[in-house]
Amino acid sequence: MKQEHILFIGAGRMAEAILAGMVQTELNMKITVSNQQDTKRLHQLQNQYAVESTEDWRHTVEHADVILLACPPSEHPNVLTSLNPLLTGSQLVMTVAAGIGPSVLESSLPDGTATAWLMPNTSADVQKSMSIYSYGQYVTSEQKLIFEKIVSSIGPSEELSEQQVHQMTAVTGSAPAFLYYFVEALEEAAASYGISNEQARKLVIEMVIGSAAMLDKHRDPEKLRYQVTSPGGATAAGIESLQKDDFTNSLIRAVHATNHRAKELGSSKNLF
Ligand SMILES: NC(=O)C1=CN([C@@H]2O[C@H](COP(=O)(O)OP(=O)(O)OC[C@H]3O[C@@H](n4cnc5c(N)ncnc54)[C@H](OP(=O)(O)O)[C@@H]3O)[C@@H](O)[C@H]2O)C=CC1
Ligand SMILES: O=C(O)[C@@H]1CCC=N1
Repeated sequence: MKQEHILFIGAGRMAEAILAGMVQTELNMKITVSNQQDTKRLHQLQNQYAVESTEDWRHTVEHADVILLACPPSEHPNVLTSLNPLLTGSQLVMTVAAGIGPSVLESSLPDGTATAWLMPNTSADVQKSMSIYSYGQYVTSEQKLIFEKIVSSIGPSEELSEQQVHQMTAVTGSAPAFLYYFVEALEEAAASYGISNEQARKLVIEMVIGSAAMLDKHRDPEKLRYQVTSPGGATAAGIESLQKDDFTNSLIRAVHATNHRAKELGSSKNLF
């Protein structure tokens, strides 16, 4: 079987999480990582994940089947412009950038280029990224198979329209940060009672892991919440306090703010 070759352009936090997930599966895929200038970082990734690296991705483009852009949205115009004359016509160009869908890639690459947009999250590191994705119009069924092989190595996924990936970026890409923020706040509340920071961390993290396992098993957060909330009991007082502080709307506003910023970051008006 032919060994596919994937070239990462960008070797930061998201690229590393994807790499970490990918190398835990026997993918029979050659992986080359590259970035802008941080060669120390490239060597670290090369050693840690047994992948190849290049200090100039331009030399590797012609050998790659898949080119994965994992650089900031603001760098996409530069990278796509340099990529343009180097493409062979049979490659899949994909990005994980917030706000940059396949239609944006298609409009900056040669006619007929196969493109895809993947919105993963950092849980790719433990093969649990809930990823969403959308294909451009020129992706072949063979390229879809390769793409799906990559995506399934980092966790569950769902194909959506380009517009839906824009709308769900906050929910799957960014919301892990909301959850970690929740954990930090609860740790702070726990520590305010005088237990050690280590104890606070253990209590909160293990509680979250247990709750995530319950969600995984039962799939119904409202029912699970009712099981915890004894009528007239202690939890009800806590939930009421959250409701008084507009917890749900506060999260909805955070989702809107995230998506608005993502759209702004990837807007061709601002970038190209
Ligand atoms: N972090 C996350 O949870 C998620 C991030 N994303 C997306 O992933 C992308 C990267 O984010 P993240 O990993 O957090 O960012 P980082 O800042 O951690 O990494 C950015 C990487 O891009 C490289 N880079 C920058 N400019 C260029 C260039 N012109 N050519 C080649 N490489 C370049 C940097 O190289 P150097 O260090 O050498 O400058 C660095 O390796 C973004 O588009 C973001 O929207 C999507 C989903 C989740
Ligand atoms: O913060 C960001 O812009 C990226 C996109 C989704 C998660 N992180």
